[in-house]
Amino acid sequence: MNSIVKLEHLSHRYTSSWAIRDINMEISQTGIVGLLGSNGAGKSTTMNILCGVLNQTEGNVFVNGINMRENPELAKQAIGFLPQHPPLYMDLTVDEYLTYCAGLRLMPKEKIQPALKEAKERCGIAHYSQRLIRNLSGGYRQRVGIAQAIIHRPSLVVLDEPTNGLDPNQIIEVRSLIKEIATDRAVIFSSHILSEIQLLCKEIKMIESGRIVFADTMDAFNNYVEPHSVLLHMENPPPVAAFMEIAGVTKTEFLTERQVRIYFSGDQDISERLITASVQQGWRLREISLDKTALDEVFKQLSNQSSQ
Ligand SMILES: Nc1ncnc2c1ncn2[C@@H]1O[C@H](COP(=O)(O)OP(=O)(O)OP(=O)(O)O)[C@@H](O)[C@H]1O
Repeated sequence: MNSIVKLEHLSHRYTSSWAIRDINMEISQTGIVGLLGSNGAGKSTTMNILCGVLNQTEGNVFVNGINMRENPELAKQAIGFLPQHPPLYMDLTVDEYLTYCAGLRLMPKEKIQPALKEAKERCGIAHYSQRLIRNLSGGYRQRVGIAQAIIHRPSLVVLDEPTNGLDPNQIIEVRSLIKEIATDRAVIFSSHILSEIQLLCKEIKMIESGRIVFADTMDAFNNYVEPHSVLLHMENPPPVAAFMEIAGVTKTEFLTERQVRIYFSGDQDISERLITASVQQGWRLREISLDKTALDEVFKQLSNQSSQ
């Protein structure tokens, strides 16, 4: 399958220190790919290089097989970009601004009007065509930002933290717009919020300290962070052997006399089986809770793995 975008050994150094090191990535399908990383991890640097607004120190970017450095004009025609700080002109109307952006994308004059109409309709801003951008709410400004990113019908759209600074309702609206525009193109979406990436993306690339520390499907990531242990507090705990007889239990660890951590593999019905056993065998269970791996812990584990 031909790749829509391919990053090869991408590294970038601002003055003395490296912001990203040896980033490799390939996207060949439509849908949303999440770029997850904490503040300063290297998301914006990667996206800016990918979109040709920053020149990498090392490595290559290919968009639809075109090398961004060798042929930036052609490569950029296939990319739409909404940077972290959307480049909106407050004193233009929505129509004026989007027409200007279409011109910047070197669209032929006769194609601009139909493209403008389509982008506005998809982004739900047609009724604000004549409104000055400064008079739009944050959510609508973001929609205009997304409209400028899709106006030239690119096969890849890159959105750098597009929900940052929006209120909860606006976040929901912008997320559903992003889902909609990803139905017929590839979208790279960055965020430092795991739940947002989990909600939207089918694939996840996790970046930490400038390096990709995890790259797989969302399902694989969820398996990784899903709880694999459960904490029990009992008045009358049985010996270890009794826990080990329960299907799925792989290890039992007494934390105190009455508190036990049970490790399990496979399905999530373990709680139900433990409760049933407790009732049948009189353990006098007081509390049961899934022992979720904290995201910080996951970041740490993954970062350590990648540096080994
Ligand atoms: N223009 C610059 N000059 C020097 N260092 C920079 C510059 N831009 C970014 N950096 C540094 O490069 C590293 C990566 O920054 P980058 O903005 O790519 O991260 P990020 O994941 O997008 O973070 P955020 O979500 O905070 O924007 C950080 O350590 C940052 O301080």
